[in-house]
Amino acid sequence: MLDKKRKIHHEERAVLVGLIQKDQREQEVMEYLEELAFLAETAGAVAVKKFIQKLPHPDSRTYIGKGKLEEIKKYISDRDINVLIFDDELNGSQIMNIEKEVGVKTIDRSDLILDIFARRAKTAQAKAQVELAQYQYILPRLRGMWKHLERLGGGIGTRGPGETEIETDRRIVRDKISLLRKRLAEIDKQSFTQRKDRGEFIRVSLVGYTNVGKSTIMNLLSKSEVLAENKLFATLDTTTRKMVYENTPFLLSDTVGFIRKLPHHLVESFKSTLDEVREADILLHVVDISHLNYEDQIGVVDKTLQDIGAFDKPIITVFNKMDLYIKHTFDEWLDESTKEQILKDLEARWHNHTNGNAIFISALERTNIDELRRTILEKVRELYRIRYPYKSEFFY
Ligand SMILES: Nc1nc2c(ncn2[C@@H]2O[C@H](COP(=O)(O)OP(=O)(O)OP(=O)(O)O)[C@@H](O)[C@H]2O)c(=O)[nH]1
Ligand SMILES: [Mg+2]
Repeated sequence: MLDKKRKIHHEERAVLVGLIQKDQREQEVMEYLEELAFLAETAGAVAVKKFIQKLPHPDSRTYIGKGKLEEIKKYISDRDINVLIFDDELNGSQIMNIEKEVGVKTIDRSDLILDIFARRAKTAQAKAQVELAQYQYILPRLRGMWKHLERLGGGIGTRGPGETEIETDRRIVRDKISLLRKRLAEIDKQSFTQRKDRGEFIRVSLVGYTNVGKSTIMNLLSKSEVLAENKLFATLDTTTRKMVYENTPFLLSDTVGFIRKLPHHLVESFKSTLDEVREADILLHVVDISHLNYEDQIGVVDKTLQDIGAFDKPIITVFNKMDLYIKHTFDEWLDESTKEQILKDLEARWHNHTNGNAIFISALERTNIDELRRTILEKVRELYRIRYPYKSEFFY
């Protein structure tokens, strides 16, 4: 299919490009590019250089300005670079114009995320969801891609596609989209029935930015073996386990991580995966407190929860990776009482911010896990009491 060339291949050397637009700080864009580098790495590429340009608005033809594009072209010309990755979504003609100018495969952040999701999708549902998002992404870009192919094969005897060919392709893609939608609706029906069968149990979902430690916590709490690794989007499918704490049963789910600038087609096609979050009774919002931008990440997660209509639930914020945070923050020479004070201030600030629903743990070193268990149990029992006031003796 047309999107074959839009993949990252192993060990490809990538140049990253970001734009500082009006109202943006350079620091902020640098951080986005750091994350883009991590995404590229997760897809198997190596980011060798970052380019940044300040422009009030993206250039409609080439996204970045002519001069910057020249600079990139010059950099690439005497090096072995295979791909240019832009931090923002490009349209079909921008991709085409840039590739024509620079002569190197050009993709954007959405491409990259879709590529990672496609590799990681294991179940039929995840695969269909990713494929749907890919086709939706391609549809408005078909013309540009055709033009591109035309140029690549532009020898004698090859004629560019006429409107009919583009139309045919559009129809094929549209048919694929409606087929995938139908398939997903079928799967959805099944999983809805499965979820209904779970009865009256209170449902707890682990949510959070990607790579914060959700699956690690899931494994720790439920003794299951969900894949946890230092890559973005290790988890694409939800896993649910029945738990019993001190005779109180509940369901615990691990879910797909969020990220900033998630392609909206992807969010849309993953809606049913996100149903797990939407139908949960309690959310455990896991935060990687060792991450430089953890506060921004909290903002992205809150916004995503609002977008999918899941922000009105009881939320326990779990600040994870305290071990790393301490390692990064504390100098050797710092005395114990100062360290304690810094930690106390941090905890007080977040307790304040979350109405006392904050907890600080290290899943790796298993610190404060008992408190986490206790907090979950309390919240679960509280909800049982509210929901089934006459049956509460069954639950504790
Ligand atoms: N230092 C430290 N590392 C941790 C801790 N918890 C998890 N990690 C590491 O963080 C990485 C990501 O963990 P995961 O559990 O896969 O994170 P996730 O939130 O499920 O990520 P996605 O499924 O990709 O969204 C892994 O390398 C874990 O070993 C912790 O408390 N301290
Ligand atoms: Mg995970």
